[in-house]
Amino acid sequence: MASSYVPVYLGDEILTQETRDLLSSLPSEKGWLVSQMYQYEGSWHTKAMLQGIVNCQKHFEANDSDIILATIPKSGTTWLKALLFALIHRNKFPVCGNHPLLATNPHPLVPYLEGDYCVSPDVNFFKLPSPRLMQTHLSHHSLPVSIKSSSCKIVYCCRNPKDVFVSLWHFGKKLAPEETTDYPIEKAVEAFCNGKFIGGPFWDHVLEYWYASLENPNKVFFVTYEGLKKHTGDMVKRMAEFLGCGFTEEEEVSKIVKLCSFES
Ligand SMILES: Nc1ncnc2c1ncn2[C@@H]1O[C@H](COP(=O)(O)OS(=O)(=O)O)[C@@H](OP(=O)(O)O)[C@H]1O
Repeated sequence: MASSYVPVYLGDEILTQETRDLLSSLPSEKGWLVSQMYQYEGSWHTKAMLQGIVNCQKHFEANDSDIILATIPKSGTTWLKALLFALIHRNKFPVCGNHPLLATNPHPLVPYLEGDYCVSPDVNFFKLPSPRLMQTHLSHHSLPVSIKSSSCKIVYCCRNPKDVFVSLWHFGKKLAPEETTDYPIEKAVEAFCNGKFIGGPFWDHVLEYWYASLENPNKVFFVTYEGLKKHTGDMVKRMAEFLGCGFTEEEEVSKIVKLCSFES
């Protein structure tokens, strides 16, 4: 199943001794969709994700030209991956019949920072076409230092939490049926509202990026899934301007919107 949610289920064998020691010091709870989750820097994660986060915080070095897509799971990650990939590489990959997005799911085209770091600290992002586009579900305060200190740009997408919950609920039932059987929807809503789900709490995640975008609008672009749905072309143009690759022709925008639509 293509999703940025998949690495959360990797097994204990990937854990270093350092991460095992860290885990033993963290608050932990039985989670919704996962058997056990751990609270690290205020957010809830599985053991595997924690390994990825620790590696990523230690080893990832951002370039000034990097673009980071940040979301809470189920907020439009896949769609934004496609739109941003098509947008920033439109000179290299003009929209036509052999565009990479017509043959490949957006997830492998845009690496998942802490997800890729789950299995090894030696992730090689240098093979990516420039500018490098990467995705994260990390909270703003948990981002690797170089993302905040460099001139790289962050695009954050927020979605109505009711829809995030419903999306996660249906997805979870398919991905982890054995973890959800003893979890009635009422209990899951309660866990979600209390911030106790992988990547949560919801509002802390959204508000940190919202305030960062107000503080530094040249660094963080804040978009909503609903705004993107309603005014896709306009929002794509605004993202292009923010990323320093503004459009000259109307035609190109609608081609990209169509390429990244469900229909395509
Ligand atoms: N192209 C396009 N256009 C509009 N909407 C899209 C698109 N691709 C994915 N989606 C919807 O995004 C929801 C999944 O969210 P994510 O991509 O963030 O999921 S994940 O975190 O990567 O697992 C999920 O929402 P729900 O349908 O409500 O579950 C997808 O339908």
